[in-house]
Amino acid sequence: MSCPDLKGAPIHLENLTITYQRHPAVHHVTGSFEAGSLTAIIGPNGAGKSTLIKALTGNMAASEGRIDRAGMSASRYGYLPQAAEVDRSFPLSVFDTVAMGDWHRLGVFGGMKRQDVARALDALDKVGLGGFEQRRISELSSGQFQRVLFARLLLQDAPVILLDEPFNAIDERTTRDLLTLIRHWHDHGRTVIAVLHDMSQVRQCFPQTLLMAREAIAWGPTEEVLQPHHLKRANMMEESWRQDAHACELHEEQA
Ligand SMILES: Nc1ncnc2c1ncn2[C@@H]1O[C@H](COP(=O)(O)OP(=O)(O)OP(=O)(O)O)[C@@H](O)[C@H]1O
Repeated sequence: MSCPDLKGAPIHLENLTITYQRHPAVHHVTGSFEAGSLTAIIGPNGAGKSTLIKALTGNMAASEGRIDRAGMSASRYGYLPQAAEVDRSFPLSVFDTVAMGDWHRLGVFGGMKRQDVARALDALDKVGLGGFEQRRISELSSGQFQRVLFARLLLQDAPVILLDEPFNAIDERTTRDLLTLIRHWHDHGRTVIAVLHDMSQVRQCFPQTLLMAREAIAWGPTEEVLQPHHLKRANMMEESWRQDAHACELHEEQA
């Protein structure tokens, strides 16, 4: 599969806190995703994983601390949201959905030339959906639609790729194919970050892991992060969360 080497950018989080109505979902997280790294973000439900991904895309502002993207705009990042967040009722074809991955290169009003169309068709071929280009996205199965979103990411050719639960409700074969694409991005130097729940996938395919339970419980090589004492601590923190927890007193907690 051809894919030009493109150096991924590093991302540094400095004391990052993100809140909803002053309640922290991500709390004082500091650490780095190195350029070209492949990282799984794991943690219990409500741990702040999706919130962190949204902050990395630039869609949520930090309440405290910062994200240093090493001079790269978040608009250059490729992003695959959770399937439930994507509205498929819009009457778009598979081809148009994939072609959107090229808008940063072509511009909003830029027409597609023959070679641009060929690139979009090639991306569809690579995810096993050659021949589906005229289908409406509302007529696809979940797995087929996930493949379309991966094709869009292929076309976008982003140096940093953020995936939020990319294999949720996806069959084994599709998961295997999409994991191959992720490995391919990693082999070609992209920075790839994926929210995952399947620990065997994390162990097998992701060299780095960030374990979250609102705070970063552990962040580093996967086998070190997945130590039982870290996982236990993440689960204990989850159990201690209360819906009526006090709003975040950021400055006091920093002391
Ligand atoms: N739009 C919102 N408004 C208010 N609170 C929110 C909102 N979105 C998420 N939260 C809260 O922020 C916390 C973190 O949510 P987030 O979706 O980031 O968790 P997650 O780790 O991705 O969970 P899951 O594994 O269940 O997808 C949760 O307590 C959640 O209830």
